Parts: sequence; C-alpha cells; structure tokens
Amino acid sequence: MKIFSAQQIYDADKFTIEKQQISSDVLMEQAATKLFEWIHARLRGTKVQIQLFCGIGNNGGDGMVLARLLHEHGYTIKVHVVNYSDKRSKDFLLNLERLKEVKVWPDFINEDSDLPEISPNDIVVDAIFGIGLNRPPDGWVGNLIQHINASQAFVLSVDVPSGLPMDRSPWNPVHVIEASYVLSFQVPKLVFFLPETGVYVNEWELLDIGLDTEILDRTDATYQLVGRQEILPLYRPRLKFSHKGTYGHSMIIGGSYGKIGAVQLASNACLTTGSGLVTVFVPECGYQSLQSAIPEVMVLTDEDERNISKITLPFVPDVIGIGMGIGTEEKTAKAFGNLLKEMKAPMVIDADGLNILAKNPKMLKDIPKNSILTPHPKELERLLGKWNDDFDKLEKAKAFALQHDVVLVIKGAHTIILYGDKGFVNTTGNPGMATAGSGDVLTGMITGMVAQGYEPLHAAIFGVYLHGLAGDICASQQGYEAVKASEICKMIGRGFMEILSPPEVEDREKG
Ligand SMILES: NC(=O)C1=CN([C@@H]2O[C@H](COP(=O)(O)OP(=O)(O)OC[C@H]3O[C@@H](n4cnc5c(N)ncnc54)[C@H](O)[C@@H]3O)[C@@H](O)[C@H]2O)[C@@H](O)CC1
Ligand SMILES: Nc1ncnc2c1ncn2[C@@H]1O[C@H](COP(=O)(O)OP(=O)(O)O)[C@@H](O)[C@H]1O
Ligand SMILES: [K+]
Repeated sequence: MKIFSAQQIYDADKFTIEKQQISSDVLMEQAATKLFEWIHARLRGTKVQIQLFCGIGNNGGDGMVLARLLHEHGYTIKVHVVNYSDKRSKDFLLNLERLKEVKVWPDFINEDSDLPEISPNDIVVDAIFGIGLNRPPDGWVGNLIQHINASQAFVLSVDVPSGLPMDRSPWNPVHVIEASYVLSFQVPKLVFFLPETGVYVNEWELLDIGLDTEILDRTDATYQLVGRQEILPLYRPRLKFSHKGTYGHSMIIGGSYGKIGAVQLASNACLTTGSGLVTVFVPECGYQSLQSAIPEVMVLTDEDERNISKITLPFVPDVIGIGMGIGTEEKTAKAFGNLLKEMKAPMVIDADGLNILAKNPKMLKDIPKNSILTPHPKELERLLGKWNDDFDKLEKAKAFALQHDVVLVIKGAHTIILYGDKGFVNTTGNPGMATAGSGDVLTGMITGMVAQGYEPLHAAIFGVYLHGLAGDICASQQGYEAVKASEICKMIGRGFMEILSPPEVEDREKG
C-alpha cells in the first residue's frame, strides 16, 4: 500500500474535487461521515461525553462536521474551537455555521482561556491540526495538548495526532497528542512508522473517504507499506520435480569463542526458510556444537581456534550470510576484506560484519553486487554517522544504499528496506522480538531466500515480513516476554502457511 506525502494528499484531494465535480465541503462531509460511522458503530448511542477539540483549518472542519453528526444522533458533545489563528479555512467556517444551525454553540479557546475540564471517562476527539501543520504550535496550544494527554481520556485523533509534522520530528515532543487511536484518511502516513513519531500513534486505521482511484493508482510513492497483499505475489512456489540443488547452497560465516550460537541460529533459520543446502564456516571451537545441534548443516572450520582468521571456501556458494558473532579482531577484519575482494556471490552482511565495514570504509567498494546489509540503528549510525532526525536518517541511508548499490534493511519496530530511491515499510513483528539473536535469525532467513532465487530486494522484503510474522505467531502463543530467537525460527513454517492461506480474521496489518 502506498504511503503518500502531505503534498501528494493535497494533490489527490484537488484532483478528486475537479474530476468528480464536487465542492471541497462535499469531500469534507464524506470524510467526517466515515469518522461518524466508525464511532457510531462502536458506541451505539452510549451516554458518554464526547469532547471535540477543533482547530480552524480543514482538520478542525472535519471536527465540526463530526460534531454535527454526533449531535443529530443524540450524543452528548462539547465542542471547543482551538482558535490559534484568524486564517480560518472556508470549509471550517461553512461547517461552523452548519453546526450553529443545529443549535450547537462551540466555546472558543484562546491564549487567555482556562483549560477545559476533561474526565478520564470522556472521549476526546482531536481535530486541532492535521497534515497542514507547518510550524510549532503556539505555547498555549502546546499546553492544551499536554492537558489532553494528561487527562487519561480515550483520545481519537482525526487523520493524524495534532502537533505531529509530516516531514520532520516534532519541535517539542510534549506538544503532540498521544493518540489512543488514529482514524487516518485514505492513505497511511510515514510518521506512523518511524521511531520518533510512531510513539504518538497507539493504533491506527484507514478510512476510505473516496479520493479518486485514478490519482491514487497513478501517484508514484517513495514509500510503500508491506502487508500480506504485497508479499503474496513475491512467493516462489516449490516445484514438484525439484531437488535440493534447485534451492541453492548458502554459506553462513560467523561466530567466535562464546558466540557460536549466533551461527547456529542463522544457519537453522536459513535451512528452515528453504535453502537447499547450508554450509557454515566457523572458528574451530564451533565444530562440535554445530555438528550436534543441527545435523542438516555442513561445517567447515577456520584454522584458528577462537576467531575467524582466513576464509577458504572449497566451492562457490550461491549466497553468503556473514557477520553474526564474528567479532572485530584485526585478523577477522582482514579475512572478511579478502573475502569481499575474491567473492562474487551476493552477501547478506550483519552485525560485526557491518561494524568491520564501518571501521574500514575502504572495504565498502568491494561489496559484491546484489548484496544486502541488515543494520540495527546503532550499526547504521556507525555506517552513516549521526543524523538529525528520522527523516534525515532515511535520506542519509538512501544515499548510502544508492552509492554502494546495496539493499539496506534498517531494523526496528517497523523495519524499513531501502533500495534505489524507494523504501518498503514492514508491518509485522512485535516487542517480544527485542531479544538476543532475533537479528541472527533474520540474516539466516534473508540468506535462505536469496539462495532460492528470490531477487535481493524481494528476499529482503519477504524475509523481513516473514520474520516478523513468525515472531507474531510466537507472541500469540506465549506472550511477548517468552519470545526467543530459536522459537521465532520454529515458527517460520507456520509463517509461510499463514502467508499462503491466512486465518479468517486478518488484523496484522493494522498498527
Ligand atoms: N484528502 C484528505 O485527506 C482530506 C483532508 N481533510 C482534512 O484536512 C486536513 C488538512 O487541513 P489544512 O490544510 O487546513 O491544515 P490543518 O487543519 O492541519 O491546519 C490548519 C492551518 O493552520 C496553519 N498552521 C499550520 N501550523 C500552524 C501552527 N503551528 N499554528 C497556527 N497555524 C498553523 C496552516 O496554514 C494550516 O493550513 C487533513 O489533515 C484532514 O483532516 C478533509 O477535510 C477532507 C479531505
Ligand atoms: N519492538 C520491536 N518490534 C518489532 N520488531 C522488533 C522490535 N525490536 C526488535 N525487533 C526485530 O528484532 C530483530 C532484532 O535484531 P538485532 O537488533 O540485530 O538483534 P540481535 O543482534 O540480538 O540478533 C530485528 O529484525 C528487529 O526488527
Ligand atoms: K488531528
């Protein structure tokens, strides 16, 4: 699903109005009717007080229409106009008049007003700012936002949490509505998925407000949200007359004394994802444990007991997954550097493999074509240097991926895969996966997908989605805390099955 920028949303708005020959207030009425229907379906007339805080732009206009519809259906409402500017939008004014016509008189809040009382049992509708926010809210508006956040009431944000800009981090982190639920119009917004701004969005859902499908189809979005719909077409079915050679030979290189488990997790995940053959290359000390833990995996060892010092491969693998638990010893860095020079096979580079690259940037030019890098934020910072905010991070990361012609997987709650000028935002996964070794499992999985012939970008997108899905299945069975990397690995098969035939109620793509 495409993620639009604010400008693209305004353009789609304009196009729809022109093509469908409607006036902008009709679109506003449509949007607010969807909001109303959503609320009405859940409250069914419950006698709860709904306090609507409406700005003076079109987000506030949506709030005005919603207030009228709620009033007409007998709900108890209180309407506040947050009067932060005298540049009121045309449709806000129109709908303010329509609200007065049904005898609802909003109170106007300005700099000098007392903060309205909000009970924890109230429902707050936040329609102060939408995607038009382009400068910091005034101090008193910020205070009102803090007051709403402190109320413990359920806060339903219209389109986006007020105070959240669409293209940068907030000016003041406490002057943003902490939404219990966001009902967002038509398309998801990138801010919902980034660590600095996603925290304001507890849950979100899209409302189809009837923007024209032609413009939605035609608009080229930089970022896409990846759900099952995007994953299913990438799936490569196993063929009846295939054999293990059909699905590639993966090489997993990593480990050091005390960190052989990382290789065990990665190679097991690689096999479980479907790689036909898997060989690992580890320091001598890893031999026994690997041979006894995973009988399906073949083991090659370095001449060094504790660290990788010289990588000699007796065959050319289809893909190499490298870096987990490998350490950053000088001899290891050298061995890795030589491998990069000699090897043409694509690589999936993780963990200390990335740290070695960050310390030795000259090695970057030797990364084989079609390779994938899987940093977590700290590893990414070592590669890129510091960034100002999440948007700056994405720009810098995109430039890095382009310059070195790699697929860059930025791991996190919503892992983002960057390639060329495009980004793919993952929707699966959960905080249970913040656990030792879950990244090693991911590296093994992506390696296994490349081995089977998935294009590198598809291997990364599919692998990340499947990894999160396996983690979600684990969490659904035993709760977040008990999720362990080895358990994620055990659920890979179930993950595939769920992609191919999902359970009846599918709600994983919600925020
Ligand atoms: N296609 C869509 O998605 C539709 C969007 N609509 C609504 O329209 C909203 C956007 O409306 P607007 O463009 O009017 O913008 P907002 O309602 O977000 O903001 C109001 C206006 O205040 C000004 N402003 C920005 N930051 C300010 C600040 N810190 N202090 C004071 N003034 C500030 C801006 O000039 C802006 O136009 C959307 O979020 C959505 O709620 C709907 O009405 C209908 C269709
Ligand atoms: N809060 C979270 N929500 C969803 N996924 C998460 C969360 N925390 C971590 N993950 C996922 O778990 C993995 C952690 O990887 P990493 O930090 O490299 O772990 P390790 O080094 O222990 O293997 C990544 O794929 C990341 O996306
Ligand atoms: K809002």
